Amino acid sequence: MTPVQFDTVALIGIGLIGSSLAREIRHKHLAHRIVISTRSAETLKRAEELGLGDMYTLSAADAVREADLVIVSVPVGASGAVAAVIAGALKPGAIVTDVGSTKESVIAQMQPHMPDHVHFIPGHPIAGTEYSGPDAGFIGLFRGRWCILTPLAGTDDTAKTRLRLFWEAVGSNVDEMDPGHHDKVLAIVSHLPHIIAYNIVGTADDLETVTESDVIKYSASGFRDFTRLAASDPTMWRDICLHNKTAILEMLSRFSEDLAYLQRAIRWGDGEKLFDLFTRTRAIRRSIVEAGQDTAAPDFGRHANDPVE
Ligand SMILES: NC(=O)C1=CN([C@@H]2O[C@H](COP(=O)(O)OP(=O)(O)OC[C@H]3O[C@@H](n4cnc5c(N)ncnc54)[C@H](O)[C@@H]3O)[C@@H](O)[C@H]2O)C=CC1
Ligand SMILES: O=C(O)C(=O)Cc1ccc(O)cc1
Repeated sequence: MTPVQFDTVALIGIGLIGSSLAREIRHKHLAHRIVISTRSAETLKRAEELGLGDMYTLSAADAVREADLVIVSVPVGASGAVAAVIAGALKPGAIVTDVGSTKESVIAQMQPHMPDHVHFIPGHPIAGTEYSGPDAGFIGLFRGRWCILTPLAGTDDTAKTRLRLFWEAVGSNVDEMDPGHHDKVLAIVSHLPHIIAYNIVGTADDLETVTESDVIKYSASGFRDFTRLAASDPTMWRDICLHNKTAILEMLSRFSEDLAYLQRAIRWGDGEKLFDLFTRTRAIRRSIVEAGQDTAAPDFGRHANDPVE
């Protein structure tokens, strides 16, 4: 059994990620006490019904008062507001981290509020699904997935090691990265695919010559894969687009150029160009499968509370 690592963990935000962490912390006995706080009374009530924590409060400041680990799991656009509210209540020596999908913006929003007596270490688990809310979380979400930490210069090594061990205890492999590099990498591997999915599903929906029933009836697995991504939480993805604007626009402009190249090859019947590209991309998929990274959202049919062994 993994030893208890923290006395009190405060989870601010209890959606897919926060509630998966709550379930893991309980399952792996990583803390003596889990305190849960979120913005809406309804979500907090649901977290209590699910038995995700030991204490529940609408006040994020009250939630963090005794905590030696604080994990902020809210849409990235809300990070600054949460940091401002908890700042004055943080316990000396506490580790404050987040799980946000963008890092430069979260750091810019949170760091100015962080008192000198805490260790602020931003993080991002590369694990998720298209579902959201406290019912969506499950044990096993982070297993075999990467968690990227983007520590600031001068971060205390002991605090960093404690956070790394925490993520390893929930099954993740941990890497460290510069926040700017993180945002560029994630723009291409995560943010663009979602934006493309939102776009293609929107285009299909707009087509006047194809009715909605045709789209549903004949949707082949390729289109279905896009609809899964396009079902992701609108607030979360609006915030990611607004908060990783530069990197996303840079990748989108590269993407548009490459799409124009593909369009041109199709127009001029250049089969060789098409074949070469499709051969190159197939090799990438095969190396991802070989590396065991092909199950981004494992088994969606699973019930939220079913333990995964
Ligand atoms: N869903 C996914 O696949 C992944 C999400 N992330 C990141 O994790 C964070 C949380 O995402 P999810 O858990 O999926 O979202 P979610 O929508 O399931 O949950 C968000 C939670 O934050 C709460 N919240 C919103 N605004 C708040 C505020 N101002 N103060 C306090 N609580 C507030 C909501 O009530 C809810 O409990 C986001 O930053 C997202 O970018 C990271 C990896 C994967
Ligand atoms: O559902 C999927 O396929 C995902 O890609 C989940 C996801 C969404 C956002 C992240 O920052 C990390 C992972």
